[in-house]
Amino acid sequence: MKVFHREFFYGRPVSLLALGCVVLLISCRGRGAIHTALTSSADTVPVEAVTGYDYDTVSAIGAEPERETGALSPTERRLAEAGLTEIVPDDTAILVHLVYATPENFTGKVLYTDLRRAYLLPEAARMLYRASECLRRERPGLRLLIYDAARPMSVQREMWNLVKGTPQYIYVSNPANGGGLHNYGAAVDLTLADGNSAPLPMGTPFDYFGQEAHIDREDELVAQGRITQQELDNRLLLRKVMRQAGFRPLRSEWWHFNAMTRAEARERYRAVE
Ligand SMILES: C[C@@H](N)C(=O)N[C@H](C)C(=O)O
Ligand SMILES: [Zn+2]
Repeated sequence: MKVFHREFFYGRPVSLLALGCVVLLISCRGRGAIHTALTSSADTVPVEAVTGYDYDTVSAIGAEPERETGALSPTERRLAEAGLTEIVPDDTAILVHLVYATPENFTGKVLYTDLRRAYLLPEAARMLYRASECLRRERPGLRLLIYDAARPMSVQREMWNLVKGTPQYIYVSNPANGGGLHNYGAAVDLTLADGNSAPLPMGTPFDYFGQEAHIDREDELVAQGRITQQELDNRLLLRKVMRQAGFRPLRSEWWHFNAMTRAEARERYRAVE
């Protein structure tokens, strides 16, 4: 909420505040469109077959990466100097737990050795705060839990090297093709969390590389007992507030949302190294 407040409310007259509320209400009722970024076949081998990562032994919000206060690390400074905005955690609205800052991710390694803060392009950050506001109106008590945001291209290469030549390659953007929207600060991975910061059940953990994480045939997944109706409802609520804020979901990952198309990002911004 902090950036949102700074940019839209502080020091403005009451009339502007009222106007802002009306705009927010309208945007909370807006609609987005599903854009599919991946089109490959849905039949995949579980990722642990490739990486040894065992989803059953880790919780989605296990080892807590500490967000350093004060000085920025070299990577954080680079992202800030590239013009990205930090998503400041706020216990009542947005939680940040960068999964790649812990070894509890599909690579089994700490990929973010000095990145503890979530960064996004300013326009994507504004959209995220709008989504958080939409969620607060829709379901007070729930909050957004950020798993990943801006991702340096060097990390993208590490990820790609693990999945290239495997069936999981479809879940990671190829750096040789310019990477993906995380590399521009234009994509965010997230879930919903309850008042105790516990993630809501979504049918699969984050970065589950398989059909159960796809969003295009979820009714079948429920009918086949592969995810529950409650898990689907949670996904639908996440998608609803993210779409209302202008994000577009990814067909193959319930947790991933794009703030723009790759073409738009490449035309207007540079990927972060
Ligand atoms: C690795 C996964 N969390 C992810 O972010 N995939 C997208 C498609 C990417 O690599 O850009
Ligand atoms: Zn993602």
